[in-house]
Amino acid sequence: MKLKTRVKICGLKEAEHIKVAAEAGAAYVGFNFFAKSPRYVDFDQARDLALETPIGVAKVGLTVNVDNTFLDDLLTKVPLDMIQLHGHETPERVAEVRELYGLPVIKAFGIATEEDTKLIDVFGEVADQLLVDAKPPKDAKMLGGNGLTFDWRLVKRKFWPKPWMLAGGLTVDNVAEAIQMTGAKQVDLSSGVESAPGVKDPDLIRAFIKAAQTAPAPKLS
Ligand SMILES: O=C(O)c1ccccc1N[C@@H]1O[C@H](COP(=O)(O)O)[C@@H](O)[C@H]1O
Repeated sequence: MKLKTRVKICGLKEAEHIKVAAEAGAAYVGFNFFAKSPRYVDFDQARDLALETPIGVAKVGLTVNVDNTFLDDLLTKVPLDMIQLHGHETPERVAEVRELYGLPVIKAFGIATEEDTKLIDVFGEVADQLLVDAKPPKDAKMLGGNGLTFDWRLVKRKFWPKPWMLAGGLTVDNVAEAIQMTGAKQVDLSSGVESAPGVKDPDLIRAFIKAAQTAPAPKLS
């Protein structure tokens, strides 16, 4: 039996959209704590959203290059299940965050070339999960959430030391092809289920989760 693809809907700001995502079968919801993002939520908003999240859906906090003071405050105020590090955090920093806070860490990194895929092994030693995203352009204001895809052939047939998620420009129209090409069992997105930056669309959330969960089995030859 083919297991359903696990979907993470990131950058949620409305309780209603969490309900939609959970009912449609999302495995994870993400709250974005990067202040320059249109998906940013403060700790009070995130706490309310976390308390509205059904049991069984993992609550992920997305952070970018934050220090321990920030994480101390965040994790005191918001009941999260996992931390997503989506900046230039080193392997040592990933290990430190795991150790200090006792929560599973998803380490995100951008991929544009074969060379970049070496990070799979580097972070695979220290993170609980890996998240592969498109490498942002040099002038990008954000290290993710840019709606950009990358060459999925780069992650086809890789050995994955830890569970991983495919991200970067996924939409209802391309997610089945992405899964077929890469064999991803988990997918993550933010902008692909929005009607405008930071504005989630419930119909797109439902349609994306359905498309991911009904994607044909991977063709990895
Ligand atoms: O979504 C954001 O605003 C964001 C900001 C800073 C770092 C990461 C961000 N989002 C993450 O980026 C990937 C891909 O997003 P998209 O689907 O291409 O929009 C995803 O992991 C988001 O969680």
